[in-house]
Amino acid sequence: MAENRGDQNGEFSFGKSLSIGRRGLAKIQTDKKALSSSSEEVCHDDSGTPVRAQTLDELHSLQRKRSTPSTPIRGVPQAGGVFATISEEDRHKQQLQSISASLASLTRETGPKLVKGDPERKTGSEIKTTHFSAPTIAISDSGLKFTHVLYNLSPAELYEQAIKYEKGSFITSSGALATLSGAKTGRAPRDKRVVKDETTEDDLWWGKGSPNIEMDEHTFLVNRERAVDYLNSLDKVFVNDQFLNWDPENRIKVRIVSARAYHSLFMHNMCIRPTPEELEDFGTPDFTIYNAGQFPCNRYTHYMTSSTSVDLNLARREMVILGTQYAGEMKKGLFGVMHYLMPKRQILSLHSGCNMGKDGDVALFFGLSGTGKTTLSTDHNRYLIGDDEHCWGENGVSNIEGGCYAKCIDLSREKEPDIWNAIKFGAVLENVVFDEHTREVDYSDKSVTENTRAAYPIEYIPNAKIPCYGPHPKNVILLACDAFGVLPPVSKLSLAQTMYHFISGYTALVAGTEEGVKEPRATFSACFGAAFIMMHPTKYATMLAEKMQKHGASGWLVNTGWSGGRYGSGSRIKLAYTRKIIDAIHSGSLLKANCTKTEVFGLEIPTEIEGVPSEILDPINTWSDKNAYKETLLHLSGLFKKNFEVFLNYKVGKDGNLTDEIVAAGPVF
Ligand SMILES: Nc1ncnc2c1ncn2[C@@H]1O[C@H](COP(=O)(O)OP(=O)(O)OP(=O)(O)O)[C@@H](O)[C@H]1O
Ligand SMILES: O=C([O-])CC(=O)C(=O)O
Ligand SMILES: [Ca+2]
Ligand SMILES: [Mn+2]
Repeated sequence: MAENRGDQNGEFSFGKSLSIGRRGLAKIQTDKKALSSSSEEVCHDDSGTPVRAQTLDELHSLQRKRSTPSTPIRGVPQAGGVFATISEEDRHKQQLQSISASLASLTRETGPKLVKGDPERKTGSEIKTTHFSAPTIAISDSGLKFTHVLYNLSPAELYEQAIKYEKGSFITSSGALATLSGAKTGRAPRDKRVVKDETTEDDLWWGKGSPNIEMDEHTFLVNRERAVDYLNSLDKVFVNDQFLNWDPENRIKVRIVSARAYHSLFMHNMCIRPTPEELEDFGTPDFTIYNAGQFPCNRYTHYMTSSTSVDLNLARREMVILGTQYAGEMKKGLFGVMHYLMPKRQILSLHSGCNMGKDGDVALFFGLSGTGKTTLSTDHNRYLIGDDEHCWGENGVSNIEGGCYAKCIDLSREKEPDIWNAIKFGAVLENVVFDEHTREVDYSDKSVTENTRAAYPIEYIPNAKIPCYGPHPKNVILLACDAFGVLPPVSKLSLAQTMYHFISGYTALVAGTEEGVKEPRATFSACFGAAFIMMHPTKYATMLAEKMQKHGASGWLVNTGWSGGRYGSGSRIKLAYTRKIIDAIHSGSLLKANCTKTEVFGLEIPTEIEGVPSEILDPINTWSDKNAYKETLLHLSGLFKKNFEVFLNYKVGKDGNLTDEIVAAGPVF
């Protein structure tokens, strides 16, 4: 505007009487007469058109303009719109009605009245109050109060909510929103409960080794009531209506009701974001999460062993979260749901990253947490389909999610530029430490937790493949971070070996931040995701074997962990080398490479890979103490063998024809 424009020297001037520049500060006139006479006679520098507003409120309301949808929304009467069926107001009503039904108590029918919009902004149309729950006698005060629904807010709006109302929310120097997830900085698998009823009793995997700890329907409803009451007691709740799965035929509609802008923005990033038109047609969700994470469960409730409870009810299509604010519970909770729904449709759900080369060659990256799914699927030379959760069906692979969830500990711009650059406005940064003044994040700081994370929409990665699906995979890469340092950096697997390692689901990390812990801890997690699978591992393994066979996919085992000795004496294999190995898998050159076979595990290891020192390819070369190597190798293979015992009696493959081969593909010693 006129008062503020730069002058020819690139300096700013504040009107004629107050200009700063080489002329120096002008005197401020206080003489009333002089002022009044000048206002009559002198033409001030106000050549710009005056502000249209009459009041400050009006001025502020001008600042925010209503965005128009990219295509006309059906139902909004257009000029001559024959298709206009319902008014916008009716549409809002229907939406509120649906959310009101979600938040209804199942035992009494007096919930709070639901209103749309921020309680702080009680202006104009937002005052409209419509109460939709069934008309019964109000028996509690909650029936007299209003709860505002903040429905599918944009990242900018969610930033404002977070910064205004949530302690520990800050904008970092790159524009990402830093948040704290509270006392829990990781998932709590021991607090997961699944309702056992007639259907799930037979369908799901129960008992030893299973992640599904049972609860009954009644206890679920007790926890549901607790969560819903908590949410209804608040002034406002966030509601996200979004999708899972980029395969249009198998898309699932999810609703997330939560109390924190952090949770809403996290899910905005992680689930698939509907267009305004899709949102208009959203209707009833297929699955609903009630996230009352700030509020604990009642430990005297049956089945509860702590004040945290994450409860899944497949029949009701609902999940309740109490006593943990870690947002990953929502992400992985929905993944569990997909692990139930998709195999029922003959679609395999996978805890894997996925990318595609320029020629359409697709690779899957399986692995437990922290083994490199996100890091290695985010590859500047390939299209990213997704970093963590996929479906493999009749037509190929599809990403379940709309965003990525990267580990940030020791993140560097040089080694992981695409992830680094994705941590910008809109991204959620969990539990990181930053400079109080500059707001630069220190990614090496583990003060809050070792599990620092960034959640960002997939389109923040420049070469994301959108829509996120692709053809059948050519390579299936199993990642293990072997802190024992005895698995080769890469080995080519037979189908039986692929199945053996897939069912085993091995990794060994070093216990995080505890001081003095030098011993790698082996983890076996069936299908590289035992915490999320709902049915017996052999169900998923059989499907994987069939699909790999049918589409001629090759299996690989890649150790992204230690080399040159176990944790303490060796070091983690350089990411640059792992990337070269992965390049050679993608290009097909590794398939043709000369190989030797290792002792005990019987793994085929290449003798040469471009860009990787040959001596590291066989781990025995990198250990100075060969006896220690053999000892460690035998120790690890013993752990594999022991872990596999529980699977010996299960049948894998058509008529169980693969079982013997798979068992034989394990370590021999
Ligand atoms: N050689 C290597 N290969 C892969 N990752 C490595 C390597 N060396 C170090 N890393 C680090 O290991 C971490 C791998 O984490 P990543 O986010 O990829 O895990 P993830 O498999 O996606 O796990 P989650 O399922 O928990 O998201 C990153 O922090 C990465 O920088
Ligand atoms: O779920 C989480 O918290 C992180 C993750 O991706 C995993 O553990 O596989
Ligand atoms: Ca990840
Ligand atoms: Mn994961």
